[in-house]
Amino acid sequence: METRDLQGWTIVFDLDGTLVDSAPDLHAALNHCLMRAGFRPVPFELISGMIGEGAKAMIRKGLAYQKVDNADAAVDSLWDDFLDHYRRNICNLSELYPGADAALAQLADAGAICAVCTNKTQALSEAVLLGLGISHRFASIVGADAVPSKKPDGDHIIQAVLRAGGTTNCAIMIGDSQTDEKAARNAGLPFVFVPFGYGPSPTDLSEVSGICETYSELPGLIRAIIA
Ligand SMILES: O=C(O)COP(=O)(O)O
Ligand SMILES: [Mg+2]
Repeated sequence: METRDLQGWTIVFDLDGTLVDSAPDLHAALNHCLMRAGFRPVPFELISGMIGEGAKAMIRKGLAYQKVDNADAAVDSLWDDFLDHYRRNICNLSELYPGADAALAQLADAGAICAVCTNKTQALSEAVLLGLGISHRFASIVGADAVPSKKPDGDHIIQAVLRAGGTTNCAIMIGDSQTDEKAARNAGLPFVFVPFGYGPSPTDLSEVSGICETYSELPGLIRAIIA
């Protein structure tokens, strides 16, 4: 029989590179707006290093790659083209990481509340999760523009926990990057690193609370952390 041993716990997930392999669609939208503005496309192998601080930061990095002066001003001129393409193609190639949906179902069966804390915008986050059929799994989805200060600010994660109805002394953050690790530390939460995402990896892996190589390990890893 199922036990509800995770009752009262809130599990907060990063989105890009943690729940969803969104790099192919982000890459297509980035190159669409770059090329429409007369710039060169960015090779796919560079895109993972450009994701994690929000789409504007990704566009800025795509411009810096080709040594554009005054990249900040150029980002704003590319933004509408990026949004238009990304919104229309948001789940073309993006996929949940293997086992993510089953792990979310198991966590819910065990009584945990799940939440999303992402540096994507609110509207794009909701669209991706809806498109992939998992938005109902989350009691809160908190995008970068839904808080005064995004990750690595710890308050972004705290807001995701509180808006999900949880408490920060019974919460864990799952993420793929140093931004997530720092945000978890700033919020005072244990951090589980997923190495299959975009990184960059925490500089000292011995300091993270857990490493989740594949989603089938996650419920057990969480139980070990809170035991
Ligand atoms: O889209 C991004 O750059 C960031 O997204 P993440 O915080 O979900 O990793
Ligand atoms: Mg991420």
